Amino acid sequence: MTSNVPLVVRVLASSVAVANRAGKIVRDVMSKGELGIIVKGKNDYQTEADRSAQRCIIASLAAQFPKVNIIGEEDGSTNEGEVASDWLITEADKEVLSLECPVNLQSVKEEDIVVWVDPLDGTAEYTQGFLEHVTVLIGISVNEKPVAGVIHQPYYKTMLNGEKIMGRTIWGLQEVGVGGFTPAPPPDSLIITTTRSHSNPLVEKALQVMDAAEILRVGGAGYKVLQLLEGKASVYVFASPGCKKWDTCAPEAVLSAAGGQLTDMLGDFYKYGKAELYPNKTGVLAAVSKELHNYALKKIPQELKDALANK
Ligand SMILES: Nc1ncnc2c1ncn2[C@@H]1O[C@H](COP(=O)(O)O)[C@@H](O)[C@H]1OP(=O)(O)O
Ligand SMILES: [Mg+2]
Ligand SMILES: [Mg+2]
Ligand SMILES: [Mg+2]
Repeated sequence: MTSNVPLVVRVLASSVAVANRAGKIVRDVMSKGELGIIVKGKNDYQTEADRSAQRCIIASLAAQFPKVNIIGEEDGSTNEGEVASDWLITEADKEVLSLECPVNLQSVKEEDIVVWVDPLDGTAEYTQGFLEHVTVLIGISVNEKPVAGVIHQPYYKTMLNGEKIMGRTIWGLQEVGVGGFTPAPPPDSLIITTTRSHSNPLVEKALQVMDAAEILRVGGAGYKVLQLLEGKASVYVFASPGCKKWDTCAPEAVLSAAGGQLTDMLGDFYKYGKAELYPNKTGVLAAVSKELHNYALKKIPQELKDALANK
């Protein structure tokens, strides 16, 4: 009986199932070829895939958890009107449902939860054909902290018995750990992952002072955190405003469940309560361990931190 399963675990299990469906929507829009691009701002786009995936996620979660606060990246009109029945997901992931809920989350109520939804992270890369960078992000926060999250990669390919399977879904739950992939230790040398589509002089200055062996420029907050978890990069550095709460909630939840840390460039945690402002004004600094995070934070000069804090 799923009703005996604590709420946070049920929301996470449903989020895994709904992220899979949203990932299929993202692939279907691309194969149809009609992206319906809307320009929201400078280097800021929305496509039919962003809109449709968000409708699917919000409608499905709201139907099952009516009192949970759900905040999505795309604006209100995207969420109005009827939703096709094959977008209304009622299933929940069985493996996640069987997880042991941490004691401090066992009596959480719907009103205490804020879910941050990024239906398609890496939209710029999606429109430019860097499909591996694209993720669907569902972050679950309680008392302003990300406690669980899903990072779904619609274009990740695996072969099973000679058959190609598209998509994989990575989840994390505080004190329990992560699933859906195999974590790997960080590389031996300092490899930084950063933006490929939202750089500026401050972003470049921060990269310079890090003095890294290699810099990977890829799209999306979700994909960069996956690179940390899979040992492809050591630190994620983005010394600029631009990311918002839905970009970092799920990645932070998954990363911290794996023992890592995601903060702003000053080393402070973002808060994910329902009244928080959306922008992450002071950038993103993340690493797969607290030691690496601290090492990177110490390399950032005070004047750069001040420049971001005073923006
Ligand atoms: N200047 C910006 N304007 C709009 N979105 C941004 C900006 N900078 C970052 N983002 C969001 O944060 C994600 C990570 O940033 P980056 O890829 O540059 O490292 C982007 O994919 C984008 O999310 P989204 O694609 O969901 O709109
Ligand atoms: Mg966007
Ligand atoms: Mg995003
Ligand atoms: Mg997005």
